[in-house]
Amino acid sequence: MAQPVEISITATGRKVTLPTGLFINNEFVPSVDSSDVIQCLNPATEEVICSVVAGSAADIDRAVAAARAAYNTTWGKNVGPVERARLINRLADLMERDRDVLAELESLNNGKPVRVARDFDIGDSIGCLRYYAGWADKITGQTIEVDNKTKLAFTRHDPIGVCGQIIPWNYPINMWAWKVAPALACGCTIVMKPSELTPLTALKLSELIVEAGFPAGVVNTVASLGSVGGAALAAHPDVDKVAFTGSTVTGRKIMEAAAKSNLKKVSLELGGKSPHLVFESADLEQAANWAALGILYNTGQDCTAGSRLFVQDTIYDKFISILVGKAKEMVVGNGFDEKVSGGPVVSKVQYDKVWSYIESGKQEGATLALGGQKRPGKGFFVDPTIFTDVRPDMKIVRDEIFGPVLSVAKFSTEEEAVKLANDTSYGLGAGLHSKDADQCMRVSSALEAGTVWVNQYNLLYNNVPFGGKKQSGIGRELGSYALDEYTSVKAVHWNFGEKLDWPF
Ligand SMILES: NC(=O)C1=CN([C@@H]2O[C@H](COP(=O)(O)OP(=O)(O)OC[C@H]3O[C@@H](n4cnc5c(N)ncnc54)[C@H](O)[C@@H]3O)[C@@H](O)[C@H]2O)C=CC1
Ligand code: BAL
Repeated sequence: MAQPVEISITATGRKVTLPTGLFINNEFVPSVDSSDVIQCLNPATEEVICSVVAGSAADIDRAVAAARAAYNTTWGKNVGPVERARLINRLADLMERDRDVLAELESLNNGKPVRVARDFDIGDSIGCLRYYAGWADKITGQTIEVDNKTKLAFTRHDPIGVCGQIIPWNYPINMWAWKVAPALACGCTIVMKPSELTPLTALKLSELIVEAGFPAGVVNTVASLGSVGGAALAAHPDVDKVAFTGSTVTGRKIMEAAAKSNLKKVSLELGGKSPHLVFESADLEQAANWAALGILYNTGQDCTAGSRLFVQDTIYDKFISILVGKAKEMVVGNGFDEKVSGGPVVSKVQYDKVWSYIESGKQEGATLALGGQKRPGKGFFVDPTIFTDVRPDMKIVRDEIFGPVLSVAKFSTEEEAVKLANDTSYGLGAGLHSKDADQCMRVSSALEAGTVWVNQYNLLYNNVPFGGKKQSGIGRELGSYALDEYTSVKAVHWNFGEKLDWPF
């Protein structure tokens, strides 16, 4: 195992050669001590696409050693910022060249529409690489005057070192770019662990790492189970930082492993149960478009999914009727059909989880305004589902479902809306719609979230920071803020004149 396989993409007739090994030191290799494989499925058809090598803890050791050697000999110490920028830009160019094939592979393995993968996920990822390529030679410290005649101090923002990066399955390419781009710009080396559900595009991107000309060991990719490779990375004594996107449960385990091993730096981008508020002055058509996008984009498998909608009582019935109409227009199906805007959920496990929440919503007495019926046939499809008149104690209101399932409740005053919105252990995203600018300002400051969207929802930009409060995470990705996650500040104190009297 570790030989490339040829995949035929039936819908487009394209044949893609895919590496299946572990990518260490710029080569695809078998595991050192395991014959385990990861079987990759197409969630739209439930067919097996191919199998790839499942890395072991020993393989993580080998990848970390490669990343450490590259950090000490090339990337971290001897490759200057201008060259780092050139190579990151070259990688972006190669992604641009291979955009169609990457989009098709992403859709095959994750289920999302090819169109969405190509135009949004990959477009944003190319932008992310270019954005951080621009930062590579602009990472500067400060000069701090201590005593103007004899002493000064300056700071250096050194690369933090070897980074373990553990990414999820909902945006495989995009989360890869969010992690890899700032780390490379700062001079860090990487061991990437893609989700075991969607490793294919991370392996394909590894080929581009070689083609772009990165020195061996700068980026290593180990497909592996979370409980094996992910846990090994989080606990590794020679990893300086771990960056993670995924569930809050796993985020806790990662933090614990970091604390119990070498106290490595940790950044966590975790779950959410994001509130979305619609006030009576809002443009109702627009608010309904954004609310539908907020819960249905990526089939609701989005950490910022606007899964709790609160609507002012004076417009409640009218708004629900507009929203249900919008959600009905969503075309759900196989992502290779260009008309489709919602694919299946990623796996049988996720499908069963989402359906168990839909059943619990019915049992707990929420009103089903849309969806709630299983489709016959193959594929992990869940149609848009809207529950109205929900209560704050219901499981569908409290838990992250990660599917196209919306809970809607009404409020009468602004104060009540904010209280309902903040009644969650999460704090990732929040949205509000209102034409009253004072209200927008008041409510956006009162909402406990790392991102608040006003009169829009779910749009992210590479130059704007992203991350969570409360149990939605620690640290920030994107923007200049992400550079702090991959650098370590060193203060250098410089004496050019003070004599020390002895004894002092
Ligand atoms: N914030 C987000 O973007 C995401 C949230 N989720 C939430 O998590 C739920 C469960 O999905 P999962 O795929 O099971 O999420 P997960 O958090 O377990 O998986 C995310 C990544 O963590 C790795 N991982 C798993 N266990 C690990 C461990 N002990 N140590 C280190 N790494 C580990 C996985 O292999 C994967 O690469 C979803 O239903 C959703 O609610 C899932 C994916 C992304
Ligand atoms: N939409 C931002 C990244 C995430 O869902 O994980």
